[in-house]
Amino acid sequence: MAYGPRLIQRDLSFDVNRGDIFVIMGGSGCGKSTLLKHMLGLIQPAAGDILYNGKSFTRADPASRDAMRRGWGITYQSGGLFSSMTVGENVTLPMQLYTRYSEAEIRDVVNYKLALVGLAGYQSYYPSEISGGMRKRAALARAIALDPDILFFDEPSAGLDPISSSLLDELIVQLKESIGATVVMVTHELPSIFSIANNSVYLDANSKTMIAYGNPRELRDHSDQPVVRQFLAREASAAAENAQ
Ligand SMILES: Nc1ncnc2c1ncn2[C@@H]1O[C@H](COP(=O)(O)OP(=O)(O)OP(=O)(O)O)[C@@H](O)[C@H]1O
Repeated sequence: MAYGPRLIQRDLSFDVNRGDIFVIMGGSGCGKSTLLKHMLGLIQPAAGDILYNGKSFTRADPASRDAMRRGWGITYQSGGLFSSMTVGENVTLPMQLYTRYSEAEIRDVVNYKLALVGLAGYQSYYPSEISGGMRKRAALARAIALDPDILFFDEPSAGLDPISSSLLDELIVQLKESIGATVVMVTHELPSIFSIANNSVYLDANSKTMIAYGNPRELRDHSDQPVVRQFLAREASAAAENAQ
């Protein structure tokens, strides 16, 4: 991955398995968001390929790329709701764009998805009229509108207090189970990493490559890379400090 001549990461090779909650980890500026953007096809890799279900995404023609994208739900750090539209209209949008559902069908799906994220009855509110945590959940309802196979998140709990953030984590797990999706997320939040992720990759800014790959709990205890163990042990040391 590179921006012009500037190399960000090289020699990345990992699999995300169906049903994983997969976390992209690493220190600030190592290239986590850049990796997510590559996986979403927003940036082309300088070299190499990204495969979905064994098929090249990077080299696919535009129509095949669009078809692959249909199966994805994406939520960005800011939530990315359209502020001039109500919550209900935001969730309606992907169905208007990509399906031939009738108005009544769309209304049913909107009600159902909002109920799944705990926002039943908030259809007619504007994003500015609800809390930050609710906006994230509304964005999640929009991301799952088309029953995606893969849900991508960039820092889902950024800007939330710890309780809202852990509720969002629980919601991600519940949704993943109810719609059977695979989850790929960038996060700094250790509670999220340990409570919900079963697989991960750690990008290192110094060596500009991945230095760990696997279950984060196992990496915390057994990684042969001290920097990875330290990164993942931060939570334990913060908890010990709080207890003093
Ligand atoms: N559009 C861009 N053009 C040039 N360089 C960029 C661009 N976007 C990001 N970078 C650089 O690439 C590197 C990786 O950025 P990226 O945002 O992917 O890191 P990150 O790990 O997600 O960081 P953080 O955890 O701080 O959000 C940084 O040094 C950043 O300055």
